[in-house]
Amino acid sequence: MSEINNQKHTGESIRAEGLAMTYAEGKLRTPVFEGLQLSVHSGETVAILGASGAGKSTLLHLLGGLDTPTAGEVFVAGQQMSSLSDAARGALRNRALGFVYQFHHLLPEFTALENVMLPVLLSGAHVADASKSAQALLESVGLGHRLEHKPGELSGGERQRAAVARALVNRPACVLGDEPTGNLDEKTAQTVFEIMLALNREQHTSLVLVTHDRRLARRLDRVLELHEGKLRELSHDEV
Ligand SMILES: Nc1ncnc2c1ncn2[C@@H]1O[C@H](COP(=O)(O)OP(=O)(O)OP(=O)(O)O)[C@@H](O)[C@H]1O
Repeated sequence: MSEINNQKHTGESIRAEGLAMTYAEGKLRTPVFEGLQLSVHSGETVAILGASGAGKSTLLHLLGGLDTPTAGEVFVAGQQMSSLSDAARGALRNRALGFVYQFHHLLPEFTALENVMLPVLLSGAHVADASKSAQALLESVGLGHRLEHKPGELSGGERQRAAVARALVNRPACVLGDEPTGNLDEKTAQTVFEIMLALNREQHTSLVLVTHDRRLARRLDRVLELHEGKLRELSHDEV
């Protein structure tokens, strides 16, 4: 952890510089984008739009340190991802980032409470403290009465709300969302989206949200569009 603590925090939750990605498998090369610049400030919310296959998920994976760029650098809470060991990068991801996907990815054998406790336990907290934080977060997403339910015993919207609680329980610098409401009916999607926005505001957490939903995108501070390998800022009127 000292590797992490010795670095200075810049006030940006995420920054990407000259980011490029080309998938290469055997002789097959798939260039997705190059030269991307992105800076997300603390508490800022950013939507990423783009056609299917434009590279939105790829970009999110790189920002989250889940994949390595072909070129360029990603900084999370001021830390240069590529300069960290695998263990330090994992610790930084757990502490500084929260992930919410289209499908909840909750562990099926664990209760909602246990699922949300896991990131806190991984950060080295005691069980009692992890339980307290997880319970508070689950209450704030309206699941205080579902703590002991396993994912299979929750509705789709409840599962996504538990996933949102899990993403925010360590008070990360930034939440990365890949179509987190894409699998829900419109009303439930709206509820989950409002909860995410409210929690982000309350915790002053940044949000980078990949979405196809222009109406949701318009609600965020900035809207970027990934098109033909470049990231372009759209005005809210254009969205
Ligand atoms: N592991 C991989 N190997 C090779 N090519 C890949 C790989 N993953 C993604 N691609 C290609 O990279 C491009 C970008 O994919 P990505 O999943 O990032 O797009 P996306 O904008 O998120 O699309 P969607 O909106 O459909 O989810 C696509 O053309 C895809 O086929």
